Amino acid sequence: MLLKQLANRLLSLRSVSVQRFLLNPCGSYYTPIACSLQCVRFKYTPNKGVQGIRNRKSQFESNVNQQENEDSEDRENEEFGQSLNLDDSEYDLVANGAMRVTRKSTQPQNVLVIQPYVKWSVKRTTNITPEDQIQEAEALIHSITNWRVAMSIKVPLESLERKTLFGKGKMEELKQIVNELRYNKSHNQQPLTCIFVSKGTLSFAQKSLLEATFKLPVMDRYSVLIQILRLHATSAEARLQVAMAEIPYIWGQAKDYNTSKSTKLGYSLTDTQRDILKTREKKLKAELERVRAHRKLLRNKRKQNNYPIIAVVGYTNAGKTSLIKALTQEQAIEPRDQLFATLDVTAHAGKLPCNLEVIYMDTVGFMSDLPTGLIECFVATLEDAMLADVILHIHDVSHNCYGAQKQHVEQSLKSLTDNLIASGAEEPATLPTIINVGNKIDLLARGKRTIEDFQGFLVSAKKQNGLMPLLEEIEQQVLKTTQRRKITIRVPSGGPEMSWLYKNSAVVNIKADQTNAQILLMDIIIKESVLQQFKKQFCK
Ligand SMILES: Nc1nc2c(ncn2[C@@H]2O[C@H](COP(=O)(O)OP(=O)(O)OP(=O)(O)O)[C@@H](O)[C@H]2O)c(=O)[nH]1
Ligand SMILES: [Mg+2]
Repeated sequence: MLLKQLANRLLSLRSVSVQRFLLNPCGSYYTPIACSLQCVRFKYTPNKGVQGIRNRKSQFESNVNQQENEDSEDRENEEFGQSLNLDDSEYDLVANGAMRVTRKSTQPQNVLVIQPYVKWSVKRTTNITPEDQIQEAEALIHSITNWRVAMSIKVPLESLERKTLFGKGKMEELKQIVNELRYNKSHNQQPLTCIFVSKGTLSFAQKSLLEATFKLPVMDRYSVLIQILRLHATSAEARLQVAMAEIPYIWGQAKDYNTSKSTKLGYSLTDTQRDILKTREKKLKAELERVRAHRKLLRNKRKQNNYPIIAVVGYTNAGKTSLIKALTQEQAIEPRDQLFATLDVTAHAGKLPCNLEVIYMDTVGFMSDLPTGLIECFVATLEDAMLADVILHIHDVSHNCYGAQKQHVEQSLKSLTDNLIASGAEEPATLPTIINVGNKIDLLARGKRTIEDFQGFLVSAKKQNGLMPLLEEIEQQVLKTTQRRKITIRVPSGGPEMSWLYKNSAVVNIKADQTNAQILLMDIIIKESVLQQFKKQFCK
Protein backbone atom coordinates (compact mmCIF):
# COMPACT_ATOMS: atom_id res chain seq x y z
CA MET A 1 0.00 0.00 0.00
CA LEU A 2 2.74 2.41 1.03
CA LEU A 3 4.81 1.49 -2.02
CA LYS A 4 1.79 2.11 -4.24
CA GLN A 5 1.38 5.55 -2.73
CA LEU A 6 5.05 6.26 -3.21
CA ALA A 7 4.87 5.13 -6.83
CA ASN A 8 1.93 7.47 -7.43
CA ARG A 9 3.81 10.27 -5.84
CA LEU A 10 6.86 9.64 -8.02
CA LEU A 11 4.65 9.72 -11.09
CA SER A 12 3.38 13.16 -10.13
CA LEU A 13 6.84 14.70 -10.09
CA ARG A 14 8.27 16.94 -12.80
CA SER A 15 11.94 17.76 -13.22
CA VAL A 16 13.90 20.93 -12.84
CA SER A 17 17.54 21.18 -11.91
CA VAL A 18 18.44 22.25 -8.41
CA GLN A 19 21.73 21.46 -6.70
CA ARG A 20 21.68 19.36 -3.57
CA PHE A 21 23.78 16.80 -1.87
CA LEU A 22 23.58 13.09 -1.41
CA LEU A 23 23.91 11.98 2.14
CA ASN A 24 23.88 8.57 3.72
CA PRO A 25 21.96 7.96 6.94
CA CYS A 26 25.03 8.70 9.00
CA GLY A 27 25.66 12.07 7.44
CA SER A 28 28.58 11.69 4.98
CA TYR A 29 28.18 13.64 1.73
CA TYR A 30 28.16 12.37 -1.83
CA THR A 31 28.14 14.31 -5.07
CA PRO A 32 25.51 16.93 -5.94
CA ILE A 33 22.74 15.64 -8.18
CA ALA A 34 19.66 17.15 -9.81
CA CYS A 35 16.35 17.13 -7.97
CA SER A 36 12.74 17.60 -9.04
CA LEU A 37 10.16 20.35 -9.08
CA GLN A 38 6.65 19.37 -8.25
CA CYS A 39 3.79 21.68 -9.10
CA VAL A 40 0.89 20.98 -6.81
CA ARG A 41 -2.04 23.32 -6.35
CA PHE A 42 -3.36 23.97 -2.91
CA LYS A 43 -6.69 25.40 -2.13
CA TYR A 44 -7.15 28.00 0.55
CA THR A 45 -10.60 28.51 1.92
CA PRO A 46 -11.23 31.28 4.40
CA ASN A 47 -11.15 30.04 7.98
CA LYS A 48 -10.37 26.53 6.78
CA GLY A 49 -6.61 26.81 6.67
CA VAL A 50 -4.48 25.45 3.90
CA GLN A 51 -6.44 22.49 2.65
CA GLY A 52 -3.95 21.10 0.14
CA ILE A 53 -1.13 20.77 2.59
CA ARG A 54 -3.24 18.91 5.05
CA ASN A 55 -4.80 16.53 2.56
CA ARG A 56 -1.58 15.73 0.89
CA LYS A 57 0.44 15.28 4.02
CA SER A 58 -2.14 13.04 5.60
CA GLN A 59 -1.60 10.68 2.67
CA PHE A 60 1.89 9.95 3.87
CA GLU A 61 2.09 10.84 7.46
CA SER A 62 0.58 9.62 10.62
CA ASN A 63 1.13 13.05 12.07
CA VAL A 64 -1.88 13.01 14.32
CA ASN A 65 -0.73 15.99 16.36
CA GLN A 66 -0.49 18.17 13.34
CA GLN A 67 -3.96 17.17 12.18
CA GLU A 68 -5.27 17.97 15.60
CA ASN A 69 -3.50 21.32 15.57
CA GLU A 70 -4.99 22.27 12.23
CA ASP A 71 -8.46 21.09 13.18
CA SER A 72 -8.31 23.09 16.37
CA GLU A 73 -7.09 26.08 14.32
CA ASP A 74 -10.24 25.78 12.20
CA ARG A 75 -12.41 25.45 15.28
CA GLU A 76 -10.78 28.44 16.92
CA ASN A 77 -11.25 30.53 13.80
CA GLU A 78 -14.92 29.64 13.67
CA GLU A 79 -15.50 30.26 17.36
CA PHE A 80 -13.51 33.46 17.10
CA GLY A 81 -15.70 34.75 14.29
CA GLN A 82 -18.91 33.86 16.07
CA SER A 83 -18.22 35.86 19.19
CA LEU A 84 -18.48 39.26 17.52
CA ASN A 85 -21.61 41.26 17.12
CA LEU A 86 -20.90 44.77 15.98
CA ASP A 87 -24.39 45.74 14.86
CA ASP A 88 -25.70 48.58 16.96
CA SER A 89 -28.20 50.95 15.37
CA GLU A 90 -27.67 53.65 17.99
CA TYR A 91 -23.93 53.63 17.38
CA ASP A 92 -24.53 53.66 13.62
CA LEU A 93 -26.41 56.94 13.98
CA VAL A 94 -23.46 58.54 15.75
CA ALA A 95 -20.92 57.18 13.24
CA ASN A 96 -22.94 58.11 10.19
CA GLY A 97 -23.43 61.63 11.50
CA ALA A 98 -19.75 62.18 12.15
CA MET A 99 -18.36 60.50 9.04
CA ARG A 100 -21.09 60.53 6.41
CA VAL A 101 -20.56 56.82 5.89
CA THR A 102 -23.23 54.19 5.65
CA ARG A 103 -23.07 50.49 6.26
CA LYS A 104 -23.20 48.44 3.05
CA SER A 105 -23.81 51.52 0.93
CA THR A 106 -24.71 50.66 -2.64
CA GLN A 107 -26.22 54.06 -3.33
CA PRO A 108 -24.60 55.67 -6.37
CA GLN A 109 -22.63 58.84 -5.67
CA ASN A 110 -21.31 61.38 -8.14
CA VAL A 111 -18.32 62.96 -6.47
CA LEU A 112 -16.34 66.17 -6.93
CA VAL A 113 -12.74 65.45 -5.92
CA ILE A 114 -10.89 68.46 -4.48
CA GLN A 115 -7.17 67.94 -3.98
CA PRO A 116 -5.66 70.69 -1.81
CA TYR A 117 -1.86 70.92 -1.94
CA VAL A 118 0.82 73.21 -0.60
CA LYS A 119 2.09 75.53 -3.33
CA TRP A 120 5.62 76.04 -2.11
CA SER A 121 7.73 72.95 -2.36
CA VAL A 122 9.69 73.79 0.82
CA LYS A 123 6.50 73.50 2.88
CA ARG A 124 5.38 70.29 1.22
CA THR A 125 5.40 67.21 3.39
CA THR A 126 5.20 64.82 0.45
CA ASN A 127 7.21 64.34 -2.72
CA ILE A 128 4.16 63.08 -4.61
CA THR A 129 2.96 65.60 -7.20
CA PRO A 130 -0.59 67.04 -6.91
CA GLU A 131 -1.46 65.25 -10.19
CA ASP A 132 -0.47 61.92 -8.68
CA GLN A 133 -2.38 62.75 -5.52
CA ILE A 134 -5.48 63.38 -7.63
CA GLN A 135 -5.01 60.05 -9.34
CA GLU A 136 -4.86 58.29 -5.98
CA ALA A 137 -7.93 60.21 -4.73
CA GLU A 138 -9.87 59.15 -7.84
CA ALA A 139 -8.76 55.54 -7.34
CA LEU A 140 -10.17 55.70 -3.81
CA ILE A 141 -13.56 56.82 -5.15
CA HIS A 142 -13.50 54.14 -7.86
CA SER A 143 -12.88 51.52 -5.17
CA ILE A 144 -16.46 51.98 -3.96
CA THR A 145 -19.13 50.28 -6.02
CA ASN A 146 -21.36 52.76 -7.84
CA TRP A 147 -19.29 55.80 -6.91
CA ARG A 148 -18.11 57.97 -9.79
CA VAL A 149 -15.89 60.99 -10.17
CA ALA A 150 -17.81 63.94 -11.62
CA MET A 151 -14.73 66.14 -11.77
CA SER A 152 -11.34 66.54 -10.08
CA ILE A 153 -9.64 69.79 -9.25
CA LYS A 154 -6.44 70.64 -7.48
CA VAL A 155 -6.36 73.68 -5.24
CA PRO A 156 -3.01 75.31 -4.36
CA LEU A 157 -2.88 76.62 -0.78
CA GLU A 158 -0.34 78.38 1.40
CA SER A 159 -0.88 75.82 4.13
CA LEU A 160 -3.17 72.90 4.90
CA GLU A 161 -3.45 73.92 8.54
CA ARG A 162 -5.73 76.96 8.15
CA LYS A 163 -8.84 76.88 10.31
CA THR A 164 -11.18 77.20 7.36
CA LEU A 165 -8.84 75.32 4.98
CA PHE A 166 -9.78 77.52 1.96
CA GLY A 167 -9.69 81.34 1.99
CA LYS A 168 -12.72 83.44 1.00
CA GLY A 169 -11.68 83.87 -2.63
CA LYS A 170 -11.00 80.15 -3.13
CA MET A 171 -14.27 79.30 -1.44
CA GLU A 172 -16.19 81.50 -3.92
CA GLU A 173 -14.43 79.86 -6.88
CA LEU A 174 -15.21 76.40 -5.55
CA LYS A 175 -18.83 77.35 -4.87
CA GLN A 176 -19.23 78.39 -8.49
CA ILE A 177 -17.78 75.10 -9.73
CA VAL A 178 -20.02 73.12 -7.37
CA ASN A 179 -23.12 75.04 -8.49
CA GLU A 180 -22.28 74.54 -12.12
CA LEU A 181 -21.89 70.81 -11.58
CA ARG A 182 -25.06 70.66 -9.55
CA TYR A 183 -27.35 72.58 -11.81
CA ASN A 184 -25.84 72.12 -15.27
CA LYS A 185 -24.83 68.56 -14.51
CA SER A 186 -21.30 67.26 -14.73
CA HIS A 187 -19.65 65.79 -17.83
CA ASN A 188 -20.91 62.35 -16.85
CA GLN A 189 -24.48 63.71 -17.00
CA GLN A 190 -25.26 62.90 -13.37
CA PRO A 191 -26.09 65.46 -10.69
CA LEU A 192 -23.35 66.04 -8.14
CA THR A 193 -24.13 64.32 -4.83
CA CYS A 194 -21.01 64.55 -2.68
CA ILE A 195 -17.66 66.34 -2.28
CA PHE A 196 -14.42 64.60 -1.39
CA VAL A 197 -11.68 66.85 -0.01
CA SER A 198 -8.61 64.65 -0.32
CA LYS A 199 -6.92 65.55 2.95
CA GLY A 200 -6.27 63.13 5.84
CA THR A 201 -8.84 64.50 8.26
CA LEU A 202 -10.96 67.65 8.12
CA SER A 203 -12.01 69.14 11.43
CA PHE A 204 -15.73 69.22 12.11
CA ALA A 205 -15.63 73.03 11.79
CA GLN A 206 -13.98 72.83 8.34
CA LYS A 207 -16.47 70.24 7.20
CA SER A 208 -19.49 72.18 8.51
CA LEU A 209 -18.36 75.35 6.78
CA LEU A 210 -17.85 73.53 3.46
CA GLU A 211 -21.19 71.74 3.77
CA ALA A 212 -22.99 74.98 4.60
CA THR A 213 -21.38 76.67 1.57
CA PHE A 214 -21.83 73.87 -0.95
CA LYS A 215 -25.05 72.40 0.44
CA LEU A 216 -23.71 68.90 -0.12
CA PRO A 217 -22.14 66.27 2.15
CA VAL A 218 -18.35 66.62 2.44
CA MET A 219 -15.98 63.73 3.11
CA ASP A 220 -12.26 63.60 3.89
CA ARG A 221 -9.76 60.80 3.21
CA TYR A 222 -10.38 59.16 6.56
CA SER A 223 -14.14 58.89 6.04
CA VAL A 224 -13.80 57.74 2.40
CA LEU A 225 -11.34 55.09 3.54
CA ILE A 226 -13.66 53.94 6.29
CA GLN A 227 -16.41 53.63 3.68
CA ILE A 228 -14.13 51.46 1.51
CA LEU A 229 -12.98 49.36 4.44
CA ARG A 230 -16.55 48.84 5.67
CA LEU A 231 -17.54 47.56 2.25
CA HIS A 232 -14.46 45.38 1.76
CA ALA A 233 -14.36 43.90 5.26
CA THR A 234 -15.95 40.50 5.10
CA SER A 235 -14.28 38.52 7.85
CA ALA A 236 -15.14 39.03 11.51
CA GLU A 237 -11.61 40.17 12.21
CA ALA A 238 -11.53 42.78 9.45
CA ARG A 239 -14.93 44.12 10.52
CA LEU A 240 -13.68 44.41 14.06
CA GLN A 241 -10.64 46.38 12.94
CA VAL A 242 -12.66 48.73 10.78
CA ALA A 243 -15.09 49.28 13.65
CA MET A 244 -12.16 50.19 15.88
CA ALA A 245 -10.75 52.51 13.22
CA GLU A 246 -13.95 54.58 13.27
CA ILE A 247 -13.80 55.47 16.95
CA PRO A 248 -10.81 57.89 17.01
CA TYR A 249 -12.36 59.75 14.10
CA ILE A 250 -15.64 60.29 15.93
CA TRP A 251 -13.88 61.44 19.11
CA GLY A 252 -11.76 63.77 16.96
CA GLN A 253 -14.85 65.33 15.39
CA ALA A 254 -16.47 65.83 18.78
CA LYS A 255 -13.31 67.20 20.39
CA ASP A 256 -13.83 70.93 19.72
CA TYR A 257 -17.50 71.02 20.58
CA ASN A 258 -18.28 73.94 22.79
CA THR A 259 -21.89 74.82 23.70
CA SER A 260 -20.98 78.37 24.67
CA LYS A 261 -20.02 79.26 21.11
CA SER A 262 -22.54 79.98 18.41
CA THR A 263 -20.30 78.71 15.60
CA LYS A 264 -20.25 74.93 15.19
CA LEU A 265 -16.73 73.89 16.09
CA GLY A 266 -17.30 70.27 16.94
CA TYR A 267 -19.70 67.42 16.56
CA SER A 268 -22.19 67.42 19.41
CA LEU A 269 -22.65 64.18 21.31
CA THR A 270 -25.27 63.65 24.01
CA ASP A 271 -24.21 61.96 27.25
CA THR A 272 -25.95 58.78 26.11
CA GLN A 273 -24.05 58.85 22.82
CA ARG A 274 -20.76 59.36 24.67
CA ASP A 275 -21.57 56.34 26.80
CA ILE A 276 -22.38 54.29 23.69
CA LEU A 277 -19.02 55.27 22.19
CA LYS A 278 -17.07 54.58 25.36
CA THR A 279 -18.65 51.17 25.85
CA ARG A 280 -18.08 50.22 22.25
CA GLU A 281 -14.47 51.39 22.35
CA LYS A 282 -13.82 49.35 25.48
CA LYS A 283 -15.39 46.26 23.99
CA LEU A 284 -13.48 46.64 20.73
CA LYS A 285 -10.19 47.14 22.54
CA ALA A 286 -10.76 43.94 24.46
CA GLU A 287 -11.66 42.13 21.25
CA LEU A 288 -8.56 43.44 19.49
CA GLU A 289 -6.46 42.16 22.36
CA ARG A 290 -8.09 38.83 21.76
CA VAL A 291 -7.18 39.08 18.04
CA ARG A 292 -3.56 39.59 19.00
CA ALA A 293 -3.58 36.66 21.38
CA HIS A 294 -5.36 34.52 18.79
CA ARG A 295 -2.89 35.47 16.07
CA LYS A 296 0.01 34.65 18.34
CA LEU A 297 -1.49 31.26 19.00
CA LEU A 298 -1.96 30.53 15.30
CA ARG A 299 1.55 31.78 14.58
CA ASN A 300 3.01 29.42 17.14
CA LYS A 301 1.01 26.53 15.75
CA ARG A 302 2.20 27.28 12.24
CA LYS A 303 5.74 27.34 13.58
CA GLN A 304 5.21 23.96 15.19
CA ASN A 305 3.94 22.70 11.86
CA ASN A 306 7.22 23.88 10.44
CA TYR A 307 6.05 25.61 7.30
CA PRO A 308 8.26 28.54 6.37
CA ILE A 309 6.20 31.74 6.20
CA ILE A 310 6.65 34.32 3.47
CA ALA A 311 4.80 37.59 4.03
CA VAL A 312 3.85 39.58 0.95
CA VAL A 313 3.63 43.31 1.68
CA GLY A 314 3.49 46.51 -0.34
CA TYR A 315 1.59 49.63 -1.29
CA THR A 316 -2.08 49.09 -1.98
CA ASN A 317 -2.83 47.85 -5.52
CA ALA A 318 0.85 46.96 -6.16
CA GLY A 319 -0.15 43.39 -7.06
CA LYS A 320 0.43 41.45 -3.82
CA THR A 321 -2.59 39.19 -4.25
CA SER A 322 -1.83 38.72 -7.96
CA LEU A 323 1.74 37.68 -7.22
CA ILE A 324 0.57 35.13 -4.67
CA LYS A 325 -1.85 33.80 -7.25
CA ALA A 326 0.99 33.50 -9.77
CA LEU A 327 3.36 31.82 -7.30
CA THR A 328 0.83 29.35 -5.93
CA GLN A 329 -1.28 28.85 -9.07
CA GLU A 330 -4.31 29.09 -6.80
CA GLN A 331 -7.16 29.77 -9.20
CA ALA A 332 -9.66 30.75 -6.51
CA ILE A 333 -7.72 33.96 -5.75
CA GLU A 334 -9.32 36.94 -7.48
CA PRO A 335 -7.28 40.14 -7.52
CA ARG A 336 -9.38 43.29 -7.98
CA ASP A 337 -8.44 46.67 -9.35
CA GLN A 338 -9.47 48.39 -6.14
CA LEU A 339 -7.56 50.02 -3.33
CA PHE A 340 -7.67 48.00 -0.12
CA ALA A 341 -9.21 45.00 -1.82
CA THR A 342 -7.40 42.77 0.69
CA LEU A 343 -8.14 43.50 4.34
CA ASP A 344 -7.40 40.15 5.91
CA VAL A 345 -4.13 38.39 6.32
CA THR A 346 -4.79 35.15 4.48
CA ALA A 347 -2.52 32.14 4.11
CA HIS A 348 -1.87 30.43 0.78
CA ALA A 349 0.17 27.28 0.32
CA GLY A 350 2.81 27.14 -2.36
CA LYS A 351 5.92 25.19 -3.32
CA LEU A 352 9.47 26.27 -3.87
CA PRO A 353 11.53 24.83 -6.77
CA CYS A 354 13.06 22.28 -4.37
CA ASN A 355 9.51 21.13 -3.48
CA LEU A 356 9.49 22.61 -0.02
CA GLU A 357 6.00 23.62 1.01
CA VAL A 358 5.70 27.20 2.19
CA ILE A 359 2.91 29.54 3.21
CA TYR A 360 2.48 32.94 1.56
CA MET A 361 0.67 35.50 3.72
CA ASP A 362 -1.34 38.12 1.85
CA THR A 363 -1.58 41.40 3.76
CA VAL A 364 -3.45 44.69 3.79
CA GLY A 365 -1.74 47.34 1.62
CA PHE A 366 -0.05 50.52 2.80
CA MET A 367 -0.97 54.02 1.70
CA SER A 368 0.58 57.40 2.41
CA ASP A 369 -1.35 60.13 4.22
CA LEU A 370 -3.30 57.58 6.23
CA PRO A 371 -4.29 58.82 9.66
CA THR A 372 -2.46 56.92 12.39
CA GLY A 373 -5.66 55.92 14.21
CA LEU A 374 -6.64 54.03 11.11
CA ILE A 375 -3.34 52.20 10.67
CA GLU A 376 -3.10 51.18 14.30
CA CYS A 377 -6.19 49.03 13.96
CA PHE A 378 -4.52 46.87 11.34
CA VAL A 379 -1.31 46.46 13.26
CA ALA A 380 -2.38 43.13 14.74
CA THR A 381 -2.66 41.61 11.26
CA LEU A 382 0.58 43.19 10.08
CA GLU A 383 2.44 41.75 13.06
CA ASP A 384 2.20 38.41 11.30
CA ALA A 385 4.14 39.87 8.39
CA MET A 386 6.81 41.28 10.67
CA LEU A 387 7.38 37.86 12.19
CA ALA A 388 7.57 35.91 8.93
CA ASP A 389 10.72 34.12 7.79
CA VAL A 390 11.03 36.21 4.63
CA ILE A 391 9.21 39.33 3.43
CA LEU A 392 8.42 39.99 -0.24
CA HIS A 393 8.01 43.72 -0.78
CA ILE A 394 5.98 44.23 -3.97
CA HIS A 395 6.42 47.50 -5.89
CA ASP A 396 4.29 48.65 -8.78
CA VAL A 397 7.18 49.85 -10.94
CA SER A 398 4.79 51.09 -13.62
CA HIS A 399 3.37 53.67 -11.19
CA ASN A 400 4.52 57.30 -11.47
CA CYS A 401 5.15 57.48 -7.75
CA TYR A 402 6.76 54.14 -7.25
CA GLY A 403 9.81 55.74 -5.55
CA ALA A 404 7.65 57.58 -3.01
CA GLN A 405 5.51 54.47 -2.44
CA LYS A 406 8.63 52.38 -1.81
CA GLN A 407 9.91 54.88 0.70
CA HIS A 408 6.56 55.00 2.46
CA VAL A 409 6.27 51.21 2.81
CA GLU A 410 9.87 50.91 4.02
CA GLN A 411 9.30 53.57 6.68
CA SER A 412 6.05 51.94 7.78
CA LEU A 413 7.70 48.52 8.07
CA LYS A 414 10.46 50.04 10.12
CA SER A 415 8.07 51.76 12.52
CA LEU A 416 5.99 48.58 12.81
CA THR A 417 9.08 46.68 13.87
CA ASP A 418 10.04 49.44 16.31
CA ASN A 419 6.55 49.27 17.84
CA LEU A 420 6.78 45.51 18.14
CA ILE A 421 10.07 45.82 19.97
CA ALA A 422 8.68 48.56 22.22
CA SER A 423 5.64 46.43 23.05
CA GLY A 424 7.97 43.67 24.22
CA ALA A 425 7.13 41.13 21.54
CA GLU A 426 8.71 37.80 22.15
CA GLU A 427 10.16 37.51 18.70
CA PRO A 428 12.81 39.09 16.43
CA ALA A 429 14.04 42.56 17.11
CA THR A 430 14.91 43.13 13.47
CA LEU A 431 13.01 42.89 10.20
CA PRO A 432 13.21 39.56 8.38
CA THR A 433 15.11 39.44 5.08
CA ILE A 434 13.28 41.52 2.49
CA ILE A 435 13.20 40.58 -1.19
CA ASN A 436 12.16 43.48 -3.43
CA VAL A 437 9.88 42.58 -6.32
CA GLY A 438 9.17 45.11 -9.09
CA ASN A 439 5.76 44.14 -10.49
CA LYS A 440 3.73 45.15 -13.57
CA ILE A 441 6.72 45.33 -15.92
CA ASP A 442 4.32 44.45 -18.75
CA LEU A 443 2.94 47.99 -18.39
CA LEU A 444 6.33 49.58 -19.03
CA ALA A 445 7.13 50.60 -22.59
CA ARG A 446 8.95 47.90 -24.53
CA GLY A 447 12.70 48.41 -24.36
CA LYS A 448 12.29 50.25 -21.03
CA ARG A 449 11.84 47.22 -18.87
CA THR A 450 14.78 47.90 -16.63
CA ILE A 451 14.40 50.23 -13.72
CA GLU A 452 17.32 52.37 -12.72
CA ASP A 453 18.53 51.74 -9.20
CA PHE A 454 15.98 48.97 -8.63
CA GLN A 455 17.61 46.27 -6.57
CA GLY A 456 15.38 43.26 -6.85
CA PHE A 457 13.43 41.03 -9.20
CA LEU A 458 11.35 42.42 -12.04
CA VAL A 459 8.19 40.43 -12.76
CA SER A 460 4.72 40.59 -14.19
CA ALA A 461 2.34 38.73 -11.90
CA LYS A 462 -0.40 39.10 -14.48
CA LYS A 463 1.62 37.71 -17.41
CA GLN A 464 3.58 35.36 -15.14
CA ASN A 465 6.95 36.66 -16.32
CA GLY A 466 10.16 36.53 -14.31
CA LEU A 467 8.82 34.20 -11.62
CA MET A 468 11.46 31.44 -11.69
CA PRO A 469 14.47 33.60 -10.68
CA LEU A 470 12.29 35.08 -7.94
CA LEU A 471 11.27 31.64 -6.67
CA GLU A 472 14.91 30.57 -6.61
CA GLU A 473 15.83 33.60 -4.54
CA ILE A 474 12.92 32.96 -2.16
CA GLU A 475 14.12 29.39 -1.80
CA GLN A 476 17.67 30.46 -1.03
CA GLN A 477 16.56 32.96 1.59
CA VAL A 478 14.03 30.59 3.17
CA LEU A 479 16.60 27.81 3.50
CA LYS A 480 19.12 30.26 4.92
CA THR A 481 16.87 31.96 7.45
CA THR A 482 15.20 28.77 8.63
CA GLN A 483 18.53 26.90 8.72
CA ARG A 484 17.31 24.16 6.46
CA ARG A 485 19.23 22.24 3.84
CA LYS A 486 18.45 19.94 0.97
CA ILE A 487 19.92 16.49 1.25
CA THR A 488 19.36 12.96 -0.02
CA ILE A 489 19.33 10.26 2.57
CA ARG A 490 19.46 6.44 2.21
CA VAL A 491 16.98 4.56 4.37
CA PRO A 492 15.66 0.99 4.57
CA SER A 493 12.42 0.72 2.64
CA GLY A 494 9.41 0.78 5.01
CA GLY A 495 11.61 1.20 8.08
CA PRO A 496 11.09 3.52 11.08
CA GLU A 497 13.59 6.01 9.57
CA MET A 498 11.14 6.65 6.75
CA SER A 499 8.17 7.51 8.91
CA TRP A 500 10.40 9.56 11.21
CA LEU A 501 11.55 11.64 8.24
CA TYR A 502 8.01 12.07 6.97
CA LYS A 503 7.05 13.39 10.34
CA ASN A 504 10.01 15.65 10.96
CA SER A 505 11.21 16.91 7.57
CA ALA A 506 9.85 17.88 4.15
CA VAL A 507 10.12 14.88 1.88
CA VAL A 508 10.38 16.13 -1.68
CA ASN A 509 11.21 13.01 -3.64
CA ILE A 510 11.77 9.30 -3.20
CA LYS A 511 13.30 6.71 -5.47
CA ALA A 512 14.58 3.18 -5.20
CA ASP A 513 18.30 2.58 -4.90
CA GLN A 514 19.45 0.96 -8.20
CA THR A 515 21.96 -1.22 -6.39
CA ASN A 516 19.80 -2.38 -3.50
CA ALA A 517 16.05 -2.96 -3.72
CA GLN A 518 15.71 -2.76 0.09
CA ILE A 519 17.00 0.81 0.20
CA LEU A 520 15.25 4.02 -0.76
CA LEU A 521 16.81 7.38 -1.59
CA MET A 522 14.80 10.12 0.08
CA ASP A 523 15.28 13.74 -0.99
CA ILE A 524 14.46 15.80 2.04
CA ILE A 525 14.69 19.34 3.32
CA ILE A 526 15.56 19.33 6.94
CA LYS A 527 16.58 21.70 9.69
CA GLU A 528 20.12 21.23 10.92
CA SER A 529 18.94 20.63 14.49
CA VAL A 530 16.42 18.00 13.34
CA LEU A 531 19.09 16.23 11.30
CA GLN A 532 21.18 15.93 14.44
CA GLN A 533 18.20 14.32 16.21
CA PHE A 534 17.85 11.87 13.34
CA LYS A 535 21.50 10.93 13.54
CA LYS A 536 21.27 10.47 17.30
CA GLN A 537 18.30 8.17 16.96
CA PHE A 538 19.27 6.09 13.93
CA CYS A 539 23.03 6.30 13.43
CA LYS A 540 24.29 4.50 16.48
N1 LIG B 1 -0.79 44.86 -16.03
C1 LIG B 1 -0.62 44.28 -14.87
N2 LIG B 1 -1.57 44.39 -13.92
C2 LIG B 1 -1.36 43.77 -12.74
C3 LIG B 1 -0.19 43.02 -12.47
N3 LIG B 1 -0.28 42.55 -11.20
C4 LIG B 1 -1.46 42.98 -10.71
N4 LIG B 1 -2.11 43.71 -11.63
C5 LIG B 1 -3.44 44.34 -11.50
O1 LIG B 1 -3.37 45.31 -10.46
C6 LIG B 1 -4.61 45.35 -9.74
C7 LIG B 1 -4.36 45.14 -8.26
O2 LIG B 1 -3.86 43.85 -8.07
P1 LIG B 1 -3.92 43.12 -6.65
O3 LIG B 1 -3.14 41.87 -6.80
O4 LIG B 1 -5.30 43.05 -6.15
O5 LIG B 1 -3.09 44.18 -5.79
P2 LIG B 1 -2.92 44.21 -4.21
O6 LIG B 1 -1.56 44.76 -3.95
O7 LIG B 1 -3.23 42.89 -3.63
O8 LIG B 1 -4.01 45.30 -3.81
P3 LIG B 1 -4.75 45.55 -2.38
O9 LIG B 1 -5.11 44.24 -1.79
O10 LIG B 1 -5.94 46.36 -2.76
O11 LIG B 1 -3.78 46.32 -1.55
C8 LIG B 1 -5.50 44.25 -10.34
O12 LIG B 1 -6.35 44.84 -11.29
C9 LIG B 1 -4.49 43.34 -11.04
O13 LIG B 1 -5.05 42.66 -12.15
C10 LIG B 1 0.80 42.92 -13.50
O14 LIG B 1 1.85 42.31 -13.38
N5 LIG B 1 0.52 43.57 -14.67
MG1 LIG C 1 -4.65 42.29 -2.28
